[in-house]
Amino acid sequence: MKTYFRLLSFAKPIEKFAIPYVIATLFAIIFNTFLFTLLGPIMNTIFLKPCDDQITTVTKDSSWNPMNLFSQYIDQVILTHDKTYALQLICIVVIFTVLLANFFRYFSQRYMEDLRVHTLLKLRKAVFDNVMNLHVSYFNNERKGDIISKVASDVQVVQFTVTNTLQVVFKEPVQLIFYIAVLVSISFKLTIFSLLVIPVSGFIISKIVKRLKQQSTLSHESFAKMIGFLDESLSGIKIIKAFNATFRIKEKFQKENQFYSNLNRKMARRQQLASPVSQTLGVFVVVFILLYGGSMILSGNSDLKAGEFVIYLATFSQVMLPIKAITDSFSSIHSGISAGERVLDLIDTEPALVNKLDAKELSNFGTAITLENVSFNYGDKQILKNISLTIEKGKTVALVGPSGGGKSTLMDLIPRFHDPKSGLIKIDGFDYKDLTVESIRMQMGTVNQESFLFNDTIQNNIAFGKPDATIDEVIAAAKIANAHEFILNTEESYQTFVGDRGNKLSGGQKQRICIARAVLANPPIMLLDEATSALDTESEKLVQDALNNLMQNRTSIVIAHRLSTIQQADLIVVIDKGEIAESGSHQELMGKGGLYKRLIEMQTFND
Ligand SMILES: Nc1ncnc2c1ncn2[C@@H]1O[C@H](COP(=O)(O)OP(=O)(O)OP(=O)(O)O)[C@@H](O)[C@H]1O
Repeated sequence: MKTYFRLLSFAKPIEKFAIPYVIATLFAIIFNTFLFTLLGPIMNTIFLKPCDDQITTVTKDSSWNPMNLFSQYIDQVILTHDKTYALQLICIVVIFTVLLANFFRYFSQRYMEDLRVHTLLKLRKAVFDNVMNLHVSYFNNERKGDIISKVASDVQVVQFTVTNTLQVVFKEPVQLIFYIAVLVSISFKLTIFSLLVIPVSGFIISKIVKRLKQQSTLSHESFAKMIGFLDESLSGIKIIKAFNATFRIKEKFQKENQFYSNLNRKMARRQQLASPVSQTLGVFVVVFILLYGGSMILSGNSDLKAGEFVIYLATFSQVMLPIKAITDSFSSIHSGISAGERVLDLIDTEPALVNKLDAKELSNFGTAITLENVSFNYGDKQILKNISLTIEKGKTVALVGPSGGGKSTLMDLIPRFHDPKSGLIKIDGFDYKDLTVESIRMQMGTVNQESFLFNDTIQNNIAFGKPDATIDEVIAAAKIANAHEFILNTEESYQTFVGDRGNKLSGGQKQRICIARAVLANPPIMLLDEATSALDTESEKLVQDALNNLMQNRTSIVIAHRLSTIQQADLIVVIDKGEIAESGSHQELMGKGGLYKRLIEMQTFND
């Protein structure tokens, strides 16, 4: 129930939709119920003989009952005019009632739809906003599918079931009360017996749907796994094909698909059982009413008249509709609540890294970034140990060392993607934790191995960090990044779409666009994760020149895979097993004859 109300709070301001909905629904119910009661006068007008005493004298009923009042009015009309005239009058009333009932029904559905769309809009926004605020380490492949399925599918399930139940909770009970009032006004005794069906079917159905919630949670999780797997398979399609692994991948997907389908089948069976059970019970009761009420009329020892009995049966057949709607929504709410819990779980996940309340803005980069005894863990595994390092303004610092030593992890600490486990990171003497993370990142630009591009035009990709840049600024940046020439040769020049993740461009082209993006943003500190080794010689030279242009007059921190490219660096830091093994200039380190020298020799030998 708590989850339900939390989800409902996304419908705020609910009264904007709820009040007109309630009014329209009430009128729709009133006219709808009235329509059934018109059956009585129709029956009497057509079937009773003119000499029937009911019509020769009009019995005055002082009750408020509109059904009786209308019947009396029709009797009056039959007396003063004739039956044909009365029938025509009833038909006009039927038409108007149907029109009004449908008019209000349409509006009630319209307001409910508005509420549904509004809730969905707010819920999706809340989920996506929070996902974007989460810390970088939250995201891994396993979670990606989960997040996608929560935003795409669970939110849909939630909004449907939540608003649907809301509709059912108000409309159907009120409609039920109106129908019951009509039934009671015709025969109290018969109604008491016949309505016993409600608690009985309620009990049976609650037994049937008991396990649904647990199954729904499993089903949402399984769907998330499938989405994650699909995403991974599409991203890695070339590798899958190259390794002839399509069969294995298909099998793996099919296994999850099978599990998901079986679970859904089981759930649907339960869910669908609820409705026929309540309907069958309802039919049993109708048969009972027919037998019991019918024999009372036939034996002549009942006040019940044939016309009233027909209204009674017609109305009772309608009673089953709200009951069915209530049971249906009762059996599907479990799926909605379990999807809701998953969505709320994502909304409630707190980012591990938030600005302090009194965090200051760093306006520019003045002197240096310093790391003091910094250690970092992934879970229990220590990755960096007691790193102390000063990166002075205007200098180029290169991080080198064996694979897995911790270079990328150290680089991730600089834009504060993670906080260290212990030790301090300072910029211009300010502790990172006393500054807003946005103002720290504002001073930095990144070019990394991944060369991530958005599925947009080349111009928009270059202008990503400065969306209001003019085309001339974009071109100037592209020129510095050695990208202008090849961009002009693409189909639509700067307006060419680069495809999903930039897959219409070559590796070197993607990198140069990323460099142009960093040039245009023009931050004082540049973080480079070089990947020139993946490129051919010509492309490598173009990218390397572009990087050199980018590093000019800036503070740069470079992860170098090609040691030949960083020999001019002001400081080379060798990182091995999470520690600084040695540091200094190229000459100093070569003179020491330590790990750096061995790495250089190994690379020269390989080359
Ligand atoms: N998200 C993560 N969760 C757990 N461990 C991680 C994660 N990322 C990296 N590691 C571990 O941290 C260690 C350092 O990795 P890192 O990527 O920083 O090394 P590197 O020096 O940059 O390596 P390379 O030169 O091969 O890119 C490795 O042992 C790696 O397994």
